[in-house]
Amino acid sequence: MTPRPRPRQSASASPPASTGGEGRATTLGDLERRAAAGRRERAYGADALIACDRLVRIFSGDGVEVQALQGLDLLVHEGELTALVGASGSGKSTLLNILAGLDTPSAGSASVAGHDLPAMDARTRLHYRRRVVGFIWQRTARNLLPYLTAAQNVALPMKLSAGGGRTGTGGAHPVAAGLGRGRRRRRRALELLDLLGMADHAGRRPAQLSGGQQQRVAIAVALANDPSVILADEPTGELDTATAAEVFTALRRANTELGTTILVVTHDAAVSAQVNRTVSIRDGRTSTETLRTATPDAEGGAATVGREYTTIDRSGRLQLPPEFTTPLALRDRVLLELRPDHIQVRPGDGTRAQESEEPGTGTGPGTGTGPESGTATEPGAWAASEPGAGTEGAGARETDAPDRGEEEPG
Ligand SMILES: Nc1ncnc2c1ncn2[C@@H]1O[C@H](COP(=O)(O)OP(=O)(O)OP(=O)(O)O)[C@@H](O)[C@H]1O
Repeated sequence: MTPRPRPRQSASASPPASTGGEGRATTLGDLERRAAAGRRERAYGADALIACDRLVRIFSGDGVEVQALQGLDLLVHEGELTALVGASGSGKSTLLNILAGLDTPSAGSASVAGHDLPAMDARTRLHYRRRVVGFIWQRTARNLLPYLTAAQNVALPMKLSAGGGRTGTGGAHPVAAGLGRGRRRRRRALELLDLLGMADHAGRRPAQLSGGQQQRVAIAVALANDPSVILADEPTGELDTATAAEVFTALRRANTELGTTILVVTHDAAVSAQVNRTVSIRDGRTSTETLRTATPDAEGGAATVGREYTTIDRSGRLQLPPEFTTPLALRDRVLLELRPDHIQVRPGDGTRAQESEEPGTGTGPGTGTGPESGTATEPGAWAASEPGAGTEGAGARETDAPDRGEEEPG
């Protein structure tokens, strides 16, 4: 999603030519503000390495249609290590396959390191898969060729793409520059295996390695061409807890020491707890994000504090978690109230609906919203109202909803 150059607007070309709804002439300042807002809109994700904008993937066959991704938005910035979690069937692998260039979206846009994925032709796609992304699958056997040694497996992607990566050193990784091609490849393979604690096993074939060791070699394979991004689909899914921790440590080392951006799908809570950012997918959309930061503790050490946020998508929708909606019987219609610093969501029917009709709460923002599912709110109905209007009326009552997520977006 590279921003296109836009023509500059000259002052002399923008006379106050029309009037607004209040009869006021449209000024140059108005036009410039509108243009700036338009530019901000177009620039969504421009500074992100991975940008998914309203991504849709529909599978159809045998008269059945499955909407695996339903307008998913996701931004990942360079250098991030992000975990992707979600229930089975929520769309995680579908997303990863699109980002890996193995599948194409039905609608929406996706870009990785400046590559517009839906627009790639076969040739660009091959280049993209060899040089821009590295992939690690859950099944260890799928990552490595059984008849090659660990070092040969790592050297193979360099050979296939004629060596090198995104570093622009004439095809050679800078560390290995100056050697013959074959030696350069072998040297880089050994360096990567060393980084991942596998140098002693460079000469072994996959069958002579444990599952965890195979996955560490797979990480080296994925890193071989110095990709912009590594995509890992449950790389620890087949491993016991201790081995999974070792593999994840290796993945983290690739992130911290090489700066590689990593997006990893996992069901393993221990894995997702070790990353700074965990994005949760529900029903084909991003639903919540947990951000973890290190803060000093009382003993002078550092404690990791995590906070879960509900995400608002590009259309203004957010998903309310069932643990909030069920106890409050929030369904079909809810009432939104805009407060100076938060939005209140209340049941829209029965007794609670009558409470909301008390003076000052029956008008203004939120009273007319009507989400279809009861699990998403569409604030567009009140977005044009003045902030705070109708929010401080007498009798507006606090709900007993936990103070989380939907009232404190990121
Ligand atoms: N090729 C396909 N044809 C038809 N439906 C598909 C196809 N691939 C995925 N789906 C459906 O799309 C939805 C999302 O699948 P996906 O594999 O992305 O989920 P997931 O979150 O990765 O699940 P899991 O954690 O079990 O791997 C599911 O309902 C799945 O059945």
